[in-house]
Amino acid sequence: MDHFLYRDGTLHAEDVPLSEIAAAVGTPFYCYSVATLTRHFRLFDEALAGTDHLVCYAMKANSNLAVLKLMGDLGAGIDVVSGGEYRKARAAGVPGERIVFSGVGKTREEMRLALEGGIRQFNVESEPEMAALDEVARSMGVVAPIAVRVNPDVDAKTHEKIATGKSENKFGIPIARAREVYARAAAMPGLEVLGIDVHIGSQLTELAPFELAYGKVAELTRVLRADGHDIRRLDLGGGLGIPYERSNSAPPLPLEYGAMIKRVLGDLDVEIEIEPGRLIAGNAGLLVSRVIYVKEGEGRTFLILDAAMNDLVRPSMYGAHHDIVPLTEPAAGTGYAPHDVVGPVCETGDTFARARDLPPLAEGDLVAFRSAGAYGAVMASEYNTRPLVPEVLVGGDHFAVIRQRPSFDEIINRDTIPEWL
Ligand SMILES: Cc1ncc(COP(=O)(O)O)c(C=O)c1O
Ligand SMILES: N[C@@H](CCCC[NH3+])C(=O)O
Repeated sequence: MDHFLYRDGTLHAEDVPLSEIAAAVGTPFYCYSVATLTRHFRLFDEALAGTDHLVCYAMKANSNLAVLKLMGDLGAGIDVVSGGEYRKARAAGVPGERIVFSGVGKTREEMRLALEGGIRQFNVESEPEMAALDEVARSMGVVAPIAVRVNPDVDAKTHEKIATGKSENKFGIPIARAREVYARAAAMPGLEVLGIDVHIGSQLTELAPFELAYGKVAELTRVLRADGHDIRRLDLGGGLGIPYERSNSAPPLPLEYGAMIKRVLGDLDVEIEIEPGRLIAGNAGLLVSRVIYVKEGEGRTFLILDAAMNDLVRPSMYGAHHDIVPLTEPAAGTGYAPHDVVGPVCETGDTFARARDLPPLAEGDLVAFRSAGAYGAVMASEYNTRPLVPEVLVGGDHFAVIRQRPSFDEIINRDTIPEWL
């Protein structure tokens, strides 16, 4: 459930008509709902009720400072994957002891940054990374808390570009080598081994792959404990999918996911972390855009919008589906017709949907892409020198611009022409 509903014939974000925001900030823009973000965080938190747990929001999904502040205030931890994300999480007020640092390519500089500022744990993904972290920690006279990310070789049954738990993927250490790697880690004085980490992919729509991976992690916990390691924390990653098409059979709910975790971990006395991103932010956001032209092509109608692949890349990158709805609610009995929905960028790949059934739309009309709160604004670029679009946060009957559209002067002045040219 989200908080974007038609009321009085027009689409609202909570209590604010989206057309009012469009008039104030121009189009395109991203819009997020405080109520939906809050609800989604709580669904996970409540799904793990009765366990010692921390829901670490994967900020790569949506890293706006205001969203991070909201998550931090709700008590979330944050999963970061770069020094930039670490700095942003701290700037939003999230304490270091609630930040976990994931990623296959942490640099020594990023390790130093997190060790200086405070960190809950590093999720270490390789032996060279382990050696580097040991060296950095010792040079600073501190000990780095770590979990080792294991690759369980499980098919996540998702898009191949976002599956991470198969042996051919770059992530984690092969689970079969875990005992040897943990023994090495335990011998490094700069490291404190406290847990195991796993993350098998994103937009998973079934529980079975999670269950398989978590079962392997539970088993490994017993083995490593028997080897003498104090495994007291399991980071189970993120990845629970969302319904992008309202007609689809819905993916499992956080409550079912939490129940599965409790069942699989059974009586293991262990602290649980999860790292959901998409499910918290995805359906908490829309991208609002205006129709520039309706163009009749050969046997098809093109709806040319002012949003493009640089603003929302998921359709052209993964062939992803986003529901597209008009801001003005179609009257009952309105006829729908197929449209190819495209942006102004000079690539045929700048296509959001082909032959999508939509009600009649005209120049100047507003439409919204649903489910755009995760991996939307964060993956945007300024390709074709199109400014990054504003982000707006709605809470009840008020809204605020939480990221401004840059001016063309700002964009132009970011480049410099060398004197010698
Ligand atoms: C390590 C890690 N944790 C968490 C996530 C968040 O995944 P999702 O947004 O699918 O919940 C990702 C992205 O897949 C990830 O790579
Ligand atoms: N960017 C991807 C998800 C990547 C998940 C990263 N761990 C998407 O839009 O679906």
